[in-house]
Amino acid sequence: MTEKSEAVEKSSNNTGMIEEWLRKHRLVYTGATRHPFILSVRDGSVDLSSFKRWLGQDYLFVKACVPFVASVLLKACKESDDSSDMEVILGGVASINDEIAWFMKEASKWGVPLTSIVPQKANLDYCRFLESLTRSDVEYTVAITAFWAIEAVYQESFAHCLEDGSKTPEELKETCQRWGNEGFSQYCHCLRNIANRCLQKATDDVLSKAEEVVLRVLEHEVGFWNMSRGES
Ligand SMILES: Cc1ncc(CN)c(N)n1
Repeated sequence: MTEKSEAVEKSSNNTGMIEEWLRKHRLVYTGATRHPFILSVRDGSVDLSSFKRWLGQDYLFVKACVPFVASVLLKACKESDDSSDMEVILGGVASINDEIAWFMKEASKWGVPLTSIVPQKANLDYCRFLESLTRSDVEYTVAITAFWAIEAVYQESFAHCLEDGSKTPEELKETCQRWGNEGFSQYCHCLRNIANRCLQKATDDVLSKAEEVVLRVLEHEVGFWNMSRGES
């Protein structure tokens, strides 16, 4: 049995490759979505200088996401066999646009001067990785899977800070709502469905590239949280 048919067989019963990989790489995924930075927001012990560092760096990151998301949209136009993908990805463009506006508003609230922020290494590394995914030889399946992983880490992380029992400080709840709300969760679900559909039809070669890309995204997300805590 090939790697692909084995995976497709395992992922019957309404689950896809993404669920299969989440099981296989559970520890790595948990490392990204339950990072000490997020746990410190959730238990209220977060250091505000870390939070402000994260805010400024993420503003730069989100701006760097724009060409990446545009490239996913372009690949969908050229390669997708389902026209509804476009709507979901356009929703992603709108979401990135809202994020940029939100970061500007939030930075002024917290006194973070956005014009003088210097991107740190982990941020530059992540942005460089995103840029590599914009190349035309990167398949739509690989790019949309990466896009799902990037958005899902924030959704799962911040939703955790809003669950029952969390002690997230009142002034940080709006931040958690940005990515932890039901609408963002639905949007991530749509991205996951698109990725699963594409992965189901992918060759073994594309499947292994997409799996590798998910792992790289998770690593970069951990690096980003570490940087926010001043650990890099
Ligand atoms: C590092 C990072 N990853 C994901 C997201 C959610 N768009 C974000 N704003 N920043």
